[in-house]
Amino acid sequence: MDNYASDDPGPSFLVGHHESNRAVPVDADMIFKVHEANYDMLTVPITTPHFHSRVLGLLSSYLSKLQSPTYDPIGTMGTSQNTRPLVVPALSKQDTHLTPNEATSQIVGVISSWIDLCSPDPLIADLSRQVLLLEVAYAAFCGIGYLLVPGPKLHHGGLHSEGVVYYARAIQDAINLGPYIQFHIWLRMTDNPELEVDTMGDLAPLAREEYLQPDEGIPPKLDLFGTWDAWDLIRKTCRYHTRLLVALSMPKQLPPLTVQSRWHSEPVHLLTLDSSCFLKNQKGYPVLSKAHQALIAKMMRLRTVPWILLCDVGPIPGLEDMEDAEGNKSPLSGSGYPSLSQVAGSTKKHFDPTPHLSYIRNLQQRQPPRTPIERFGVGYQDYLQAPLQPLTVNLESITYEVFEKDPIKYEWYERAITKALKDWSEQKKPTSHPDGKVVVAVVGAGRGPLVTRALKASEEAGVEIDLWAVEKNQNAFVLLQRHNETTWGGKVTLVQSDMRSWKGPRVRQAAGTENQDHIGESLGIEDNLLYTPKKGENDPGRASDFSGQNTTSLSYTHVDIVVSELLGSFADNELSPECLDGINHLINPVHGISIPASYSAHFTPVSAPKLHSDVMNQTVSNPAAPETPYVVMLHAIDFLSSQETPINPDAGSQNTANRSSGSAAPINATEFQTPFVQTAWSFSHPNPNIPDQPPSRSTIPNSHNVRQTRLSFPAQNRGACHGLAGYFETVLYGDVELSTNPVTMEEKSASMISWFPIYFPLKTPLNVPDNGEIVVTMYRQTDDRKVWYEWMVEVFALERTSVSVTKRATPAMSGAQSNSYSAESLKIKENDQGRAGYRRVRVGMSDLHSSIKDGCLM
Ligand SMILES: C[S@@+](CC[C@H](N)C(=O)[O-])C[C@H]1O[C@@H](n2cnc3c(N)ncnc32)[C@H](O)[C@@H]1O
Repeated sequence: MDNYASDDPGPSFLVGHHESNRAVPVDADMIFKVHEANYDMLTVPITTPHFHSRVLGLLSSYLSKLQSPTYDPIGTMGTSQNTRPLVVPALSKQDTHLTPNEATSQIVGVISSWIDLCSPDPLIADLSRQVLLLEVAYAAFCGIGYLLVPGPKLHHGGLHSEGVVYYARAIQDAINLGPYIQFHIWLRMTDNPELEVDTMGDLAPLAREEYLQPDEGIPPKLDLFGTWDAWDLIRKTCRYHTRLLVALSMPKQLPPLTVQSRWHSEPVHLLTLDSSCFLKNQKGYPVLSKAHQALIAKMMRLRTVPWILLCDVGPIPGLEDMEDAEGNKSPLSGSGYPSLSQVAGSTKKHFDPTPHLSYIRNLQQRQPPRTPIERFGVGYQDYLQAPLQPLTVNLESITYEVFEKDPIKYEWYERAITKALKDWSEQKKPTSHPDGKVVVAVVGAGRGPLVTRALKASEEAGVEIDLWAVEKNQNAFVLLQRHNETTWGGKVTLVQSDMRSWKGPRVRQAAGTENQDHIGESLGIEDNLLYTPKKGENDPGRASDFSGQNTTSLSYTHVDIVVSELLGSFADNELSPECLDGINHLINPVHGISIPASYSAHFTPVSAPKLHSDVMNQTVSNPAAPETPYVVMLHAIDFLSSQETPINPDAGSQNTANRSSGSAAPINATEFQTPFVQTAWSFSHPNPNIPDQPPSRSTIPNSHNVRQTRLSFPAQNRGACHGLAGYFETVLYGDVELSTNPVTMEEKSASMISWFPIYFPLKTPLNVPDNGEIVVTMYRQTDDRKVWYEWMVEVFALERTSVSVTKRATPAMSGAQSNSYSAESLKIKENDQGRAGYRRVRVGMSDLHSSIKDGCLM
C-alpha cells in the first residue's frame, strides 16, 4: 500500500514529552531545547513536591486532632457532624515552579496524580477537590490552555466506581474556573484493577476505614468498558462540555476492537504512550506493534487529530543534566534503552537520543493513504449539514461541480444505461418513437453529466436514442443550453420544467399516424420552456425541430427509459418518489424502465458524542435542532450493534512481538466491526400503484409514499445511543448498484463520494446495557404537501426468566425486509445459556422525534 501522496500530505503529528517526575521550572530556554529535540510540547506539573508535602502535613495534623466519625441518631455518618472543615491555604511560591511567561503556550499542565477525587472518605475527596481547584485556578492565571487531569480512581476496597460522581462534580467546577482551559481526562482504555496501584504519598490509602467497604476477597475482574463508563458519567454530568476531552493511555496489549472503536468515537485529543507500549526490533530500537500502528492511523484521521504524548521515554536531550541536578533519576534507565550518559561513554556511532520520538516521526511519514471519500471530505468529518431541498431551492453551480467529481456514480449510470439499451435492442422491444429510436429522458439533468453519459451509452450500445433533458433549475438550464450547442451537437431536446408538469416528449408521427396535436401556438408544455436549437442542428424526427410549416404533426409519446438522480442520503429524503410519481404516466406502460429501478433506506443505531454535543449547542438558537435529520460525513461514531468480525479481518488483530513492524512495513488503519445495518423501506419505479388523481384535486394524493418500520438491533456491549446513522442502496439497472451502506458499499460502489450518510439525532442519549437490544420505530410521513420523518428508540435489557423458553418474541416488523439480526443473535444467546429464556425489560425510551417543522416541501 502506498503512503500519502505528495498532493495529500496527510495528518501532521504533534508530539509532546511527559516526565512523571518533572520538577524543573519551564522557561523559554527549555522550550527551545524541546523544539530542538523535535518535540512540539511538554508537560509540566502545576505544583511541586513541596506543595504535596504541605497538603500531607495538613491532613495528618488535622486527622490527629479529629475524633473519628460516628453514626448519628438518624444513621448518617459524618455528614451531620459539625466538624471544622480542612481548608488548603493558597499556593505559595515554593508550591509551584510555574510563572506566566512566553513558554506557557507550549506546555500542557498536569494536575497532581496523588489526589483522589473519588475517595469514599469525604475528607479525602474534599481535600482532593480543593487541590484540583487551586491548581486549575493557578494554571488559568498563568494562561495555560491545556490540562491533563488524572482519571478517576475506580476501586476502593469493596467499592467500585462509587465516587465517580464526586469526580465528575469536581470537574464541572474546574471547567467553570478555567474558562479558557481544555481539560483532558487521562484514562486507560479498560478498567484493569491490577493497574490501579497507589504510590507513596497518594491520598487514596489515607481514607478512613469507617468509609471503606472491605472487599469480599474476590478480586475485581477486568472490565472492558469500565473506564468508558466512568467517562460517560463524567461528560454527562458536565453536559458534553466542548472543553472536556479525553487523554487516552494506550496499553501494551490493545483491548478488543469493540473497545477501540468506542474510544475512537470519543473526543480523544491526546494519545499517551509510555515505553512499555513499545517493542524492540531486531536492532534493539523501539517500535510499535501493527495493531498499535493501525489504531494510531485510524485516530489520526479524525477531524481533530489527537496529539501524541510520549511518557517517560527518557529525557529531552540537553535537559538531562538539569533533571539530574534536581536529583531526578531518569525513568528511562528502567525502560531498557541506553541513557544519554551511558551512550556518551559508548563507541556507538549513530546514537539516537530520542528513539521513541524518531519512531513516531517515521510513523507519520508512513500513514496509509486516505480513501477517496476521506480526501474529498477533509474538514467535513462529523460536520452537521442540513439536507438539501433541491425541489424548493435551486442548487448553485458549485454544488453540481462537487457532485460531478464523483469517480463512480456517473460511470455506473453509464453502465446501467448501456445495459438497458442493449437489453432493449436484444429483446427487440418496440420503442415509443416512430423511427424506432429508444426515447430516453434525463429528468433533473442539473448541468448535464448524465446527459453526456446517456449519449455515450447510446454509442457504446450501438442503439439510437431520442434524448430529452428536463430540468427545473433555470440557472442550470443555461448551462444545458450551452452544452447542447458546444458539446452535444444539438442532439438533445431540453425542457425547462418541473418534471411533474412535463407533458412528455413529442415526436413527429410516421405518415398516417398523426394525431391532432399541433404545435405553433403552444409547445404543449404549459408554463414550461422548450429550448429550440438552431435550425438544422436536430435530427429530423425531433419535436424541438419545429420551424413553422414542416413541423405540423407532432404528438406526445412515452419515455422508454427515464434516467434520474434525485436521491438523498437516506434514499427518498429529497423526494425522488414524489418527483418520479409525477412522470410515471409518461413512462412506456409496457416496457418502460426507470434508472434507478429501486432504492432503499437503511439505518443502524450509533454512539456519536461529538454530534450530540453539536446538536445540543445548536438547540440553544434552534429548538428544532434535535428534530432534524442531518447529512454528515460520519467519523467519530461507534456502531452499537455489530458483528464480532471486522470488515477487514486482517486489521486490528492483537499485537504480538512477531507482528511488530519496522519502519518499512505498510500500515493499515484499523477497521472496526461490521455494523448491523438494516433496511427500513424501499421504493421502485415505474410504480403501478399510484392512485388516480381525484377530479377535485390538482395533485395526486401521496399516502402511497408513506412508510413505517420497526427494527430490532442486538447490542453486545453497553454504550450510549445518541442517534441513528442512515444510508441508502439503489439498483440502477440489473446488477448495477450504488450503495453508501458501509456493509455493501465496498462491493457495490467503492470510492463513491457523492453522498455522506444521514444522522437522526436523539434529544437525550439512551444508555444501552450489555447484551441489550435497541428497537427503532421510524416513519416516512406526508400530508400531501410535504414529507417528513419520525423516529423513536427504545432500549431493552434482556432478563433471564426462570421458565425455559425456546423461542423468544421479537418485535413486530413491518414495511421492511425483516432481516433483523436480533432473532438470530438471540438464538445464539439462548444456546449459550443452555436454552434459558429471556424476557425483555424496557430500560429506556426516547421521545418521538419528528422533522415535520423542517419537512421537505413537495
Ligand atoms: C441531485 S441533482 C442531480 C443533477 C445531475 N443529474 C447530476 O447527476 O449531476 C438533482 C437535480 O434534479 C433537479 N430536480 C429536482 N426535482 C426536480 C423536478 N421536480 N423537476 C425537475 N428537476 C428537478 C434539481 O434541480 C437538480 O438539478
